[in-house]
Amino acid sequence: MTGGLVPRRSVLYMPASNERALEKARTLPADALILDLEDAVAPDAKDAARENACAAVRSGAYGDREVAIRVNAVGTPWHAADLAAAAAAGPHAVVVPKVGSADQVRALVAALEAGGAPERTRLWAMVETPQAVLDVRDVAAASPRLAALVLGTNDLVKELYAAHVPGRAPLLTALSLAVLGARAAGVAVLDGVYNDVKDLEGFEAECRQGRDLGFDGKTLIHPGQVEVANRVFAPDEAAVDDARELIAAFEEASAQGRGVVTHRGRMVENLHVESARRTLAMAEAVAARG
Ligand SMILES: CC(C)(COP(=O)(O)OP(=O)(O)OC[C@H]1O[C@@H](n2cnc3c(N)ncnc32)[C@H](O)[C@@H]1OP(=O)(O)O)[C@@H](O)C(=O)NCCC(=O)NCCSC(=O)C[C@H](O)C(=O)O
Ligand SMILES: [Mg+2]
Repeated sequence: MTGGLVPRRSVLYMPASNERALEKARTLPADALILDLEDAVAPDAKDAARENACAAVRSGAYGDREVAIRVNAVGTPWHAADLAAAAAAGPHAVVVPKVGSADQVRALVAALEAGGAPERTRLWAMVETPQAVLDVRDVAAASPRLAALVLGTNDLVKELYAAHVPGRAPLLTALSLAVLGARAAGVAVLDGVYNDVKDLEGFEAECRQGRDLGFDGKTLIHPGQVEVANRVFAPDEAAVDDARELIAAFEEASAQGRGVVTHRGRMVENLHVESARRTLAMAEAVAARG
Protein backbone atom coordinates (compact mmCIF):
# COMPACT_ATOMS: atom_id res chain seq x y z
CA MET A 1 0.00 0.00 0.00
CA THR A 2 1.51 3.30 -1.05
CA GLY A 3 -1.18 5.54 0.40
CA GLY A 4 -1.87 6.87 -3.11
CA LEU A 5 1.47 8.68 -3.18
CA VAL A 6 2.89 9.35 -6.63
CA PRO A 7 6.68 9.80 -6.62
CA ARG A 8 7.68 12.95 -8.47
CA ARG A 9 11.31 13.06 -7.38
CA SER A 10 12.66 13.67 -10.87
CA VAL A 11 10.60 15.43 -13.54
CA LEU A 12 12.59 15.76 -16.74
CA TYR A 13 11.94 18.42 -19.36
CA MET A 14 12.88 17.83 -22.94
CA PRO A 15 12.28 19.90 -26.08
CA ALA A 16 9.49 18.12 -27.97
CA SER A 17 11.33 19.16 -31.14
CA ASN A 18 14.25 16.88 -30.15
CA GLU A 19 13.29 13.43 -31.37
CA ARG A 20 16.47 11.88 -30.02
CA ALA A 21 15.61 13.15 -26.51
CA LEU A 22 12.03 11.84 -26.79
CA GLU A 23 13.42 8.46 -27.79
CA LYS A 24 16.05 8.41 -25.06
CA ALA A 25 13.50 9.35 -22.39
CA ARG A 26 11.83 5.96 -22.85
CA THR A 27 14.74 4.34 -21.02
CA LEU A 28 15.49 7.00 -18.40
CA PRO A 29 14.41 6.36 -14.78
CA ALA A 30 12.82 9.80 -14.33
CA ASP A 31 9.57 9.68 -12.35
CA ALA A 32 7.84 11.98 -14.84
CA LEU A 33 8.51 13.71 -18.16
CA ILE A 34 7.57 17.15 -19.45
CA LEU A 35 7.53 17.38 -23.25
CA ASP A 36 8.23 21.05 -23.80
CA LEU A 37 6.65 23.23 -26.48
CA GLU A 38 7.69 26.51 -24.84
CA ASP A 39 11.14 27.92 -24.13
CA ALA A 40 13.18 25.00 -25.42
CA VAL A 41 11.53 25.10 -28.85
CA ALA A 42 12.35 27.67 -31.54
CA PRO A 43 9.36 29.43 -33.21
CA ASP A 44 9.95 27.60 -36.52
CA ALA A 45 9.84 24.24 -34.77
CA LYS A 46 6.66 24.81 -32.73
CA ASP A 47 4.25 22.98 -35.05
CA ALA A 48 6.46 19.92 -35.42
CA ALA A 49 7.13 19.87 -31.66
CA ARG A 50 3.38 19.92 -30.95
CA GLU A 51 2.85 16.92 -33.25
CA ASN A 52 5.78 15.04 -31.72
CA ALA A 53 4.56 15.65 -28.17
CA CYS A 54 1.04 14.45 -28.91
CA ALA A 55 2.33 11.40 -30.78
CA ALA A 56 4.66 10.60 -27.87
CA VAL A 57 1.75 10.76 -25.40
CA ARG A 58 -0.41 8.56 -27.61
CA SER A 59 2.41 6.04 -28.12
CA GLY A 60 2.19 4.80 -24.52
CA ALA A 61 5.94 4.20 -24.76
CA TYR A 62 6.83 5.70 -21.38
CA GLY A 63 5.39 3.01 -19.11
CA ASP A 64 3.40 4.02 -16.07
CA ARG A 65 5.24 7.30 -15.57
CA GLU A 66 3.42 10.61 -15.77
CA VAL A 67 3.95 12.30 -19.12
CA ALA A 68 3.06 15.98 -19.36
CA ILE A 69 3.01 18.49 -22.21
CA ARG A 70 4.15 22.05 -21.49
CA VAL A 71 2.21 24.38 -23.78
CA ASN A 72 3.14 27.94 -24.71
CA ALA A 73 1.83 30.65 -22.41
CA VAL A 74 -1.56 32.36 -22.64
CA GLY A 75 -1.29 35.28 -25.05
CA THR A 76 1.31 33.71 -27.35
CA PRO A 77 0.47 32.81 -30.96
CA TRP A 78 0.80 29.08 -30.18
CA HIS A 79 -1.18 28.78 -26.96
CA ALA A 80 -4.66 27.94 -28.31
CA ALA A 81 -3.41 25.31 -30.75
CA ASP A 82 -1.13 23.78 -28.10
CA LEU A 83 -3.91 23.56 -25.54
CA ALA A 84 -6.41 22.07 -28.00
CA ALA A 85 -3.89 19.47 -29.23
CA ALA A 86 -2.78 18.59 -25.70
CA ALA A 87 -6.41 18.22 -24.52
CA ALA A 88 -7.10 15.83 -27.37
CA ALA A 89 -3.92 13.80 -26.77
CA GLY A 90 -4.78 13.40 -23.06
CA PRO A 91 -1.42 13.43 -21.25
CA HIS A 92 -1.31 13.02 -17.47
CA ALA A 93 -0.87 16.77 -17.21
CA VAL A 94 -0.79 19.95 -19.21
CA VAL A 95 1.84 22.29 -17.84
CA VAL A 96 1.04 25.95 -18.36
CA PRO A 97 3.86 28.47 -17.99
CA LYS A 98 3.56 31.96 -16.50
CA VAL A 99 0.15 31.41 -14.93
CA GLY A 100 -0.97 34.76 -13.53
CA SER A 101 -4.11 34.27 -11.45
CA ALA A 102 -6.78 31.92 -10.13
CA ASP A 103 -9.17 33.19 -12.82
CA GLN A 104 -6.66 32.19 -15.46
CA VAL A 105 -6.44 28.70 -13.94
CA ARG A 106 -10.23 28.34 -14.14
CA ALA A 107 -10.24 29.56 -17.75
CA LEU A 108 -7.51 27.05 -18.63
CA VAL A 109 -9.44 24.21 -17.02
CA ALA A 110 -12.59 25.25 -18.90
CA ALA A 111 -10.62 25.25 -22.17
CA LEU A 112 -9.16 21.80 -21.44
CA GLU A 113 -12.63 20.44 -20.71
CA ALA A 114 -14.10 22.10 -23.80
CA GLY A 115 -11.28 20.46 -25.78
CA GLY A 116 -12.36 17.03 -24.53
CA ALA A 117 -9.44 16.38 -22.16
CA PRO A 118 -9.94 13.04 -20.41
CA GLU A 119 -10.47 12.92 -16.66
CA ARG A 120 -6.86 11.89 -16.03
CA THR A 121 -5.45 15.07 -17.58
CA ARG A 122 -4.53 17.44 -14.77
CA LEU A 123 -3.29 21.02 -14.92
CA TRP A 124 0.16 21.84 -13.57
CA ALA A 125 0.55 25.59 -13.13
CA MET A 126 3.95 27.20 -13.36
CA VAL A 127 4.78 29.74 -10.68
CA GLU A 128 7.36 31.95 -12.31
CA THR A 129 6.16 35.53 -12.07
CA PRO A 130 6.01 37.86 -9.04
CA GLN A 131 2.20 38.01 -9.41
CA ALA A 132 1.86 34.23 -9.29
CA VAL A 133 4.02 34.07 -6.18
CA LEU A 134 1.95 36.73 -4.44
CA ASP A 135 -1.33 34.98 -5.41
CA VAL A 136 -0.02 31.44 -5.02
CA ARG A 137 -2.56 30.28 -2.45
CA ASP A 138 -5.50 31.24 -4.71
CA VAL A 139 -3.80 29.86 -7.81
CA ALA A 140 -3.16 26.51 -6.10
CA ALA A 141 -6.76 26.22 -4.86
CA ALA A 142 -8.45 27.49 -8.03
CA SER A 143 -9.62 24.15 -9.44
CA PRO A 144 -9.78 20.47 -8.47
CA ARG A 145 -8.07 19.75 -11.83
CA LEU A 146 -4.98 21.59 -10.68
CA ALA A 147 -2.67 18.92 -9.30
CA ALA A 148 0.73 20.60 -9.05
CA LEU A 149 2.64 23.85 -8.93
CA VAL A 150 5.92 23.91 -10.86
CA LEU A 151 8.49 26.56 -10.02
CA GLY A 152 10.09 28.40 -12.93
CA THR A 153 13.16 29.73 -11.21
CA ASN A 154 14.83 31.06 -14.38
CA ASP A 155 11.87 33.29 -15.16
CA LEU A 156 11.54 34.29 -11.52
CA VAL A 157 15.18 35.36 -11.31
CA LYS A 158 14.70 37.32 -14.53
CA GLU A 159 11.49 39.02 -13.35
CA LEU A 160 12.94 39.89 -9.94
CA TYR A 161 16.16 41.33 -11.44
CA ALA A 162 17.79 38.86 -9.04
CA ALA A 163 20.81 36.60 -9.46
CA HIS A 164 21.41 32.85 -9.63
CA VAL A 165 23.60 32.28 -6.56
CA PRO A 166 24.48 29.17 -4.55
CA GLY A 167 21.99 28.81 -1.72
CA ARG A 168 19.32 30.74 -3.70
CA ALA A 169 18.89 33.45 -1.03
CA PRO A 170 17.09 35.79 -3.49
CA LEU A 171 14.46 33.11 -4.15
CA LEU A 172 13.85 31.70 -0.69
CA THR A 173 10.73 33.75 0.02
CA ALA A 174 9.16 32.75 -3.30
CA LEU A 175 10.12 29.08 -2.90
CA SER A 176 8.62 28.91 0.58
CA LEU A 177 5.46 30.75 -0.41
CA ALA A 178 4.96 28.25 -3.24
CA VAL A 179 5.35 25.33 -0.86
CA LEU A 180 2.92 26.97 1.60
CA GLY A 181 0.36 27.61 -1.15
CA ALA A 182 0.62 24.08 -2.46
CA ARG A 183 0.32 22.47 0.94
CA ALA A 184 -2.63 24.67 1.92
CA ALA A 185 -4.41 23.54 -1.25
CA GLY A 186 -3.28 19.92 -1.02
CA VAL A 187 -1.45 19.87 -4.36
CA ALA A 188 2.07 18.77 -5.30
CA VAL A 189 4.93 21.24 -5.69
CA LEU A 190 8.03 20.81 -7.84
CA ASP A 191 11.22 22.80 -7.52
CA GLY A 192 12.80 24.66 -10.47
CA VAL A 193 15.67 23.50 -12.67
CA TYR A 194 19.43 23.69 -12.11
CA ASN A 195 21.04 25.08 -15.24
CA ASP A 196 24.64 23.83 -14.93
CA VAL A 197 24.26 20.27 -16.16
CA LYS A 198 27.94 19.48 -15.48
CA ASP A 199 27.89 20.61 -11.83
CA LEU A 200 26.41 17.59 -10.05
CA GLU A 201 27.72 18.68 -6.66
CA GLY A 202 25.91 22.02 -6.84
CA PHE A 203 22.86 20.22 -8.22
CA GLU A 204 22.80 17.79 -5.29
CA ALA A 205 23.06 20.65 -2.80
CA GLU A 206 20.09 22.34 -4.48
CA CYS A 207 18.08 19.08 -4.44
CA ARG A 208 18.73 18.75 -0.70
CA GLN A 209 17.68 22.33 -0.14
CA GLY A 210 14.47 21.82 -2.15
CA ARG A 211 13.68 18.62 -0.27
CA ASP A 212 14.23 20.31 3.09
CA LEU A 213 12.00 23.23 2.07
CA GLY A 214 9.20 20.72 1.40
CA PHE A 215 9.22 20.21 -2.37
CA ASP A 216 8.05 16.83 -3.69
CA GLY A 217 10.78 16.72 -6.30
CA LYS A 218 12.80 18.71 -8.79
CA THR A 219 12.33 19.56 -12.42
CA LEU A 220 15.39 18.57 -14.46
CA ILE A 221 16.89 19.39 -17.83
CA HIS A 222 19.43 16.61 -18.40
CA PRO A 223 19.50 12.82 -17.99
CA GLY A 224 22.63 13.16 -15.83
CA GLN A 225 20.52 14.81 -13.11
CA VAL A 226 17.98 11.99 -12.73
CA GLU A 227 19.92 9.66 -10.41
CA VAL A 228 20.78 12.40 -7.92
CA ALA A 229 17.20 13.71 -7.71
CA ASN A 230 15.81 10.19 -7.33
CA ARG A 231 18.22 9.51 -4.47
CA VAL A 232 17.82 12.80 -2.62
CA PHE A 233 14.01 12.97 -2.79
CA ALA A 234 13.50 9.32 -1.73
CA PRO A 235 13.65 8.27 1.92
CA ASP A 236 16.99 6.49 2.42
CA GLU A 237 17.49 3.23 4.36
CA ALA A 238 18.28 5.06 7.59
CA ALA A 239 15.08 7.14 7.31
CA VAL A 240 13.01 4.02 6.66
CA ASP A 241 14.56 2.16 9.65
CA ASP A 242 14.04 5.20 11.85
CA ALA A 243 10.40 5.52 10.75
CA ARG A 244 9.70 1.84 11.51
CA GLU A 245 11.33 2.03 14.93
CA LEU A 246 9.56 5.27 15.78
CA ILE A 247 6.17 3.78 14.93
CA ALA A 248 6.93 0.64 16.96
CA ALA A 249 8.06 2.70 19.96
CA PHE A 250 4.93 4.84 19.83
CA GLU A 251 2.60 1.85 19.43
CA GLU A 252 4.21 0.18 22.43
CA ALA A 253 3.77 3.36 24.47
CA SER A 254 0.16 3.75 23.28
CA ALA A 255 -0.62 0.21 24.41
CA GLN A 256 0.45 1.35 27.88
CA GLY A 257 -1.87 4.35 27.66
CA ARG A 258 0.81 6.95 26.92
CA GLY A 259 0.45 9.61 24.21
CA VAL A 260 4.07 10.67 24.15
CA VAL A 261 7.37 8.77 24.24
CA THR A 262 11.02 9.35 23.46
CA HIS A 263 12.71 7.57 20.56
CA ARG A 264 16.47 7.92 20.08
CA GLY A 265 16.31 10.76 22.59
CA ARG A 266 13.61 12.70 20.71
CA MET A 267 10.02 13.35 21.77
CA VAL A 268 7.53 11.42 19.66
CA GLU A 269 3.83 12.23 19.45
CA ASN A 270 1.12 11.07 17.06
CA LEU A 271 2.02 13.76 14.51
CA HIS A 272 5.53 12.28 14.23
CA VAL A 273 3.97 8.88 13.66
CA GLU A 274 1.95 10.35 10.77
CA SER A 275 5.16 11.70 9.22
CA ALA A 276 6.86 8.34 9.71
CA ARG A 277 3.94 6.55 8.01
CA ARG A 278 4.26 8.96 5.09
CA THR A 279 7.98 8.16 4.87
CA LEU A 280 7.19 4.44 4.67
CA ALA A 281 4.43 4.99 2.10
CA MET A 282 6.80 7.04 -0.06
CA ALA A 283 9.54 4.40 0.25
CA GLU A 284 7.00 1.78 -0.90
CA ALA A 285 5.83 3.93 -3.80
CA VAL A 286 9.43 4.43 -4.90
CA ALA A 287 10.18 0.71 -4.58
CA ALA A 288 7.07 -0.10 -6.65
CA ARG A 289 8.49 2.06 -9.42
CA GLY A 290 11.32 -0.47 -9.73
C1 LIG B 1 20.83 21.32 -21.81
C2 LIG B 1 20.89 20.59 -23.14
C3 LIG B 1 20.72 21.57 -24.29
C4 LIG B 1 22.26 19.90 -23.24
O1 LIG B 1 22.26 19.23 -24.48
P1 LIG B 1 23.51 18.36 -24.96
O2 LIG B 1 24.78 19.15 -24.78
O3 LIG B 1 23.17 17.84 -26.32
O4 LIG B 1 23.51 17.18 -23.93
P2 LIG B 1 24.38 15.91 -23.95
O5 LIG B 1 25.24 15.81 -25.16
O6 LIG B 1 25.09 15.81 -22.64
O7 LIG B 1 23.29 14.76 -24.03
C5 LIG B 1 23.62 13.42 -23.74
C6 LIG B 1 22.52 12.52 -24.18
O8 LIG B 1 21.33 12.81 -23.44
C7 LIG B 1 20.28 13.20 -24.32
N1 LIG B 1 19.56 14.29 -23.67
C8 LIG B 1 20.04 15.50 -23.34
N2 LIG B 1 19.11 16.21 -22.69
C9 LIG B 1 18.02 15.42 -22.62
C10 LIG B 1 16.73 15.61 -22.05
N3 LIG B 1 16.41 16.77 -21.46
N4 LIG B 1 15.87 14.59 -22.13
C11 LIG B 1 16.18 13.43 -22.74
N5 LIG B 1 17.40 13.18 -23.29
C12 LIG B 1 18.28 14.19 -23.25
C13 LIG B 1 20.96 13.61 -25.60
O9 LIG B 1 20.07 13.44 -26.68
C14 LIG B 1 22.13 12.66 -25.64
O10 LIG B 1 21.65 11.36 -26.00
P3 LIG B 1 22.58 10.34 -26.80
O11 LIG B 1 22.45 10.78 -28.21
O12 LIG B 1 21.98 9.00 -26.53
O13 LIG B 1 23.97 10.47 -26.24
C15 LIG B 1 19.82 19.48 -23.20
O14 LIG B 1 20.05 18.61 -22.13
C16 LIG B 1 18.40 19.98 -23.20
O15 LIG B 1 17.88 20.36 -24.23
N6 LIG B 1 17.74 19.95 -22.03
C17 LIG B 1 16.36 20.31 -21.87
C18 LIG B 1 16.14 21.79 -22.07
C19 LIG B 1 14.70 22.17 -21.84
O16 LIG B 1 13.81 21.37 -22.01
N7 LIG B 1 14.48 23.41 -21.41
C20 LIG B 1 13.16 23.92 -21.12
C21 LIG B 1 12.75 23.59 -19.75
S1 LIG B 1 13.65 24.44 -18.49
C22 LIG B 1 12.68 25.84 -18.22
O17 LIG B 1 12.23 26.41 -19.13
C23 LIG B 1 12.41 26.14 -16.79
C24 LIG B 1 11.47 27.25 -16.41
O18 LIG B 1 10.53 27.64 -17.35
C25 LIG B 1 12.17 28.38 -15.78
O19 LIG B 1 11.77 29.54 -16.01
O20 LIG B 1 13.10 28.11 -15.00
MG1 LIG C 1 10.08 29.63 -17.42
